[in-house]
Amino acid sequence: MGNEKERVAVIGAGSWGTALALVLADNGHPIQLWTRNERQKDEINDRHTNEKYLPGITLPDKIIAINSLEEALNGIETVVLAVPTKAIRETLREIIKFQLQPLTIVHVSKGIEPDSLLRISEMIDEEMPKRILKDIVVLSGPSHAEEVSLRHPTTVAVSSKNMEAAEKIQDLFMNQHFRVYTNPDLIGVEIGGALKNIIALAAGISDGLGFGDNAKAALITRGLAEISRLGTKMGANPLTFSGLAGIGDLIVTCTSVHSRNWRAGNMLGKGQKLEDVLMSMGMVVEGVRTTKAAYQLAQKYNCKMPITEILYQILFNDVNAKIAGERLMARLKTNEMEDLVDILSEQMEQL
Ligand SMILES: NC(=O)C1=CN([C@@H]2O[C@H](COP(=O)(O)OP(=O)(O)OC[C@H]3O[C@@H](n4cnc5c(N)ncnc54)[C@H](OP(=O)(O)O)[C@@H]3O)[C@@H](O)[C@H]2O)C=CC1
Ligand SMILES: O=C(CO)COP(=O)(O)O
Repeated sequence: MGNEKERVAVIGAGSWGTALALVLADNGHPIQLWTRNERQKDEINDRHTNEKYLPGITLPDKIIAINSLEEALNGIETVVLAVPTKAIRETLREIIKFQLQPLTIVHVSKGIEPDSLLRISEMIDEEMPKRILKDIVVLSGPSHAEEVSLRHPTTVAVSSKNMEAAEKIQDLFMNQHFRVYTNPDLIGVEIGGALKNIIALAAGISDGLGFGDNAKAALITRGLAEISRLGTKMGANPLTFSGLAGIGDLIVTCTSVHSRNWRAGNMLGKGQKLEDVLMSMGMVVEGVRTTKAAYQLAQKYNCKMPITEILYQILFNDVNAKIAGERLMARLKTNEMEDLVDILSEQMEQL
């Protein structure tokens, strides 16, 4: 009895929820995996596969799929929330209808809400009554579900306002294939994960236009500069952007064919329309909505974000991708170290 591992609920049986359920099941945890799709529930329970989201992967018996949210949360203290950013509020509004003990919510989504400009932990804080919210932990980093489910070596960071809770989640997920670091910078970890999707869309467009590795390296490097610039203004530690949730995730998303953001960008670069691209993906492309949020944040914080701004024009104002790229290159000359000065002066102000 004493050796029984904690049961964990994973809410959302898309690629990431299912891959993380698999990591936890490998660690011996019985998993209550909630899906709103009846057919998918049967497929996971009867055939131990999730063909739409993780084709070819056999899921451990410890993962039980459940359609009822109430049942999935029964007796649970730790909830992994793995739905797209857009679905976070409505999912939480369903969750709080039930009789629950105080929950630790581990959110694994990568986005910022347009208009409210809230990070996901702030949205959770807003939606969850204090009596049923113990802690919020974010888990983020370079981690494509497709590779995690093959048990390929992967590293991520966890953060929380309560670092004891982050350490507990580190222990919950950590194993020989999945290495988890703690990072006390909650804002930086959330911002890094959300904003890299914008740069990945741009990198995909660049590849779709037929540009090469020079352009990709430029986007990654200057993308990191603008992520760090905005993130620091929002209160993040700039060092986080040199870590897993920063450059780590930026590299993997800009260079991997697994990335939905890169793939969507690639189709846009080849001339397809945004709505057609999103229809054909069948999975969430977080970077589109986050571009809108980051564009608004750049205005709010008076922060230069040329890649984000040009991507916004491509996505929402129908500016041709090739012309947009030319505009990006033709901006006024500048000094590469300008960012460093901006970031350092921001840090001085925060001291
Ligand atoms: N895939 C990856 O490798 C990684 C993804 N992430 C992040 O994880 C989050 C989830 O992504 P991912 O799993 O890949 O996305 P997918 O598109 O693969 O799956 C989304 C899941 O959320 C469900 N869902 C969608 N809308 C709603 C809704 N309104 N209410 C309830 N459930 C809903 C879907 O259900 P249904 O099938 O019924 O539509 C599906 O189970 C994103 O923020 C992403 O950035 C982070 C790291 C890695
Ligand atoms: O965040 C991810 C990898 O770390 C997944 O990126 P995509 O959403 O672009 O597939």
